[in-house]
Amino acid sequence: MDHFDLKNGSIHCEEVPLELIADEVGTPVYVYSAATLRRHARVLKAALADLDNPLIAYAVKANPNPAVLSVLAREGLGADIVSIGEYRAARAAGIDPECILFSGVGKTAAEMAEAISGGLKQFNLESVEEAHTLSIVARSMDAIAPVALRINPDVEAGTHAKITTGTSDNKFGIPAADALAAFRELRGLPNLNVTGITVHIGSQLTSLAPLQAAFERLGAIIAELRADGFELEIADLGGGLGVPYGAGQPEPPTPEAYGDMVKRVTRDWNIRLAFEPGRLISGNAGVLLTRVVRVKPGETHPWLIVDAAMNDLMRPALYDAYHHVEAVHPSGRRATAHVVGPVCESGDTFAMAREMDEVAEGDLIIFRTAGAYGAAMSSGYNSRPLTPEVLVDGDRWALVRRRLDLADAASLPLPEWLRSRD
Ligand SMILES: Cc1ncc(COP(=O)(O)O)c(C=O)c1O
Ligand SMILES: N[C@@H](CCCC[NH3+])C(=O)O
Repeated sequence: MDHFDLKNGSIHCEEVPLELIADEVGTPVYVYSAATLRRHARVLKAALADLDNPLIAYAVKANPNPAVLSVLAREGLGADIVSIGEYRAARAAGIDPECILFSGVGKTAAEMAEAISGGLKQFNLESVEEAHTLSIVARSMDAIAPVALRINPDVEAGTHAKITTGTSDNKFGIPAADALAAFRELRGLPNLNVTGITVHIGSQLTSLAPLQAAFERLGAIIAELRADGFELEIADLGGGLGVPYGAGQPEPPTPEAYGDMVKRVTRDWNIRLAFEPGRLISGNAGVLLTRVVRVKPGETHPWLIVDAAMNDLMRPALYDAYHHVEAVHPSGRRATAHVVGPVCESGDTFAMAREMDEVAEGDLIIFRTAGAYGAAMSSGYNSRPLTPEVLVDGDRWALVRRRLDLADAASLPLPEWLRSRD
């Protein structure tokens, strides 16, 4: 249940009619359900409940909206972050630094220093070279940095190539065969405390088999490291579990099935487990609400031109991703249309030849499952403002990020030499 349901003939988010939000905030606008965020956090916590003190670190990159982070912080979730901006957002939302994992292949020395002084659970390192930099930074601060090393298990995740992260063609982690040598090198570096190991093979995974293969590989490496004297405290199993995007799309395994598989595979590991779910928590907690600007006749089907575009929701243009389309006031009639935005690229296409609710100029529609990697990936392309965001909680709602015109926000007065014409 995602709390975006038909009530009295129109789609509501929890108790609030989407039409009301469109009228007051304008479109396009992202709308998030606090109840759905809480429900997803609780379902995952329940699926992992038999584990000993699991750390669930929400992948902030999926949706870093401060209101979303605040709801999740209150559910007791930690944060998996990949930049100092995400670190600050997580801390500002009240997330305990002891529940923050710092991932990413390109952490800078400045980012490392700020995270060390602010506090965190561990750095998830992606290379031995990165460990050398962190060691120098920690030493200069007279601090000890807790670190885990990310293993690349070379497992095909069966998802879109651009969001696969665990094969030897990807930039992430170190090859499994090099793990022991890499851990030994880390052990020799000053001011690092080697506490963990991590793996993450990709996003929107719809089968458990590649995850299980990756975890089994990790288990073998943990045994090898322990035999070599490493005392590991944390095995971080990453994120990646897919969500249902709707009709005809592959159905992902349930969190319960995922939890059962994890418990089976890690039964004898005797280690604290961490998880980095992003999409699973926020994906189906949000929709993109947009209005039909114009209906233009087409050769095969009409072009439905909406006021959202690829800059607001990039996933269809970038990954050919499917987002379910629905009218906010469905008439009951169905039609087939191409749904596109106003941006000057043919890639600005949300759906081709989609059978959907029949709509006309001025009508509101939603793209579902837009709560993860929607607003987070938006841009100001075509001098379009960044999309506003609204959080609904029961019958209350609030604008939690205003529409932002990047041209206004970032522009500076022209330099004198450019103003004088000759
Ligand atoms: C290191 C890491 N952890 C967690 C995630 C979150 O992934 P997802 O949103 O698929 O759960 C990602 C993104 O793929 C990631 O790169
Ligand atoms: N941005 C991707 C997911 C990437 C996950 C980050 N490693 C998407 O929209 O599906």
